[in-house]
Amino acid sequence: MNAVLSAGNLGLSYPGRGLLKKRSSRPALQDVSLSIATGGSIGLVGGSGAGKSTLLRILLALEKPGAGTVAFNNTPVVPGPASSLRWYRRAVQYIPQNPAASLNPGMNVERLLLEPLRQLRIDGDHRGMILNALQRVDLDPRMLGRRPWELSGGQKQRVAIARALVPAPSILLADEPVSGLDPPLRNTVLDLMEQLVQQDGLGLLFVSHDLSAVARLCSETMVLSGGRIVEQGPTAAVYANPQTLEAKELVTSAALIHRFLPAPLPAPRP
Ligand SMILES: Nc1ncnc2c1ncn2[C@@H]1O[C@H](COP(=O)(O)OP(=O)(O)OP(=O)(O)O)[C@@H](O)[C@H]1O
Repeated sequence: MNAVLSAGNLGLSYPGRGLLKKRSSRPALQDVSLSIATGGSIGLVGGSGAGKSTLLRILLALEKPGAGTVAFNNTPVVPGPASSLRWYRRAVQYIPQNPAASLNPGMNVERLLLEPLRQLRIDGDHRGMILNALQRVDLDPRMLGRRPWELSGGQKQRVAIARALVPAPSILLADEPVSGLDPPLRNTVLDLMEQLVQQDGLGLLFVSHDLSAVARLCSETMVLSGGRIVEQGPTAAVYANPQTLEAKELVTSAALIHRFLPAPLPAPRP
């Protein structure tokens, strides 16, 4: 089924501190609108303090916007008690930065994957749902009895992504999921996400400083600066011909980083 997560004219100002509280309050987000549909992928890029995390918190219904609305399939999404948001958490899942680090070391893989089903009160064949999520991230069911420390880095990342997939969401919100990962792990996560969008038809909002990851995964890119969307469009067009200073700076710094990265080693001879 097609699903759409949409945000309209979002705004939020955090209160300032001290005596000049009111005067020093600064907008973290202004007039931000976006729409993420199943099968689509949007990269959200922006420098530090641009408002990316604030936007994600609002989209996850963890923070109430000062202005604007969030809706899923036209149903308003409003922060509130966990019980009022279960329907939304089933549909829209979150992949945090370094997802493997968020795995509870006291739980084995089966328990880790069962937890979201219990918390979201999802009935049915839990074992089947868990096996299906494992299969989607290409993990062997023999891993179910293992705890996080008995897994490789790549397997942990896969479990963490399977945990987001087990409630069968239609949209994923990912917050810098590849930052700080070494190149093989980064590729593992990017391959998986690519497959989830292109083969499984999930919708993806991919927040990242890593423009090459965004170029690989996202058909559309939005540039956030000072809480506003200053540029948006097909990723290739934004990268090839950035129109704003902010987008130009991001593209130039990404190009510089890539120029200084060592060239990949040649493949070993068979
Ligand atoms: N809880 C808060 N209280 C006050 N100001 C905040 C709070 N959270 C964020 N801000 C401010 O809001 C603005 C946007 O912050 P946000 O964390 O959304 O940016 P970001 O793009 O995610 O940055 P980064 O890439 O560094 O994580 C910044 O100016 C930040 O200082």
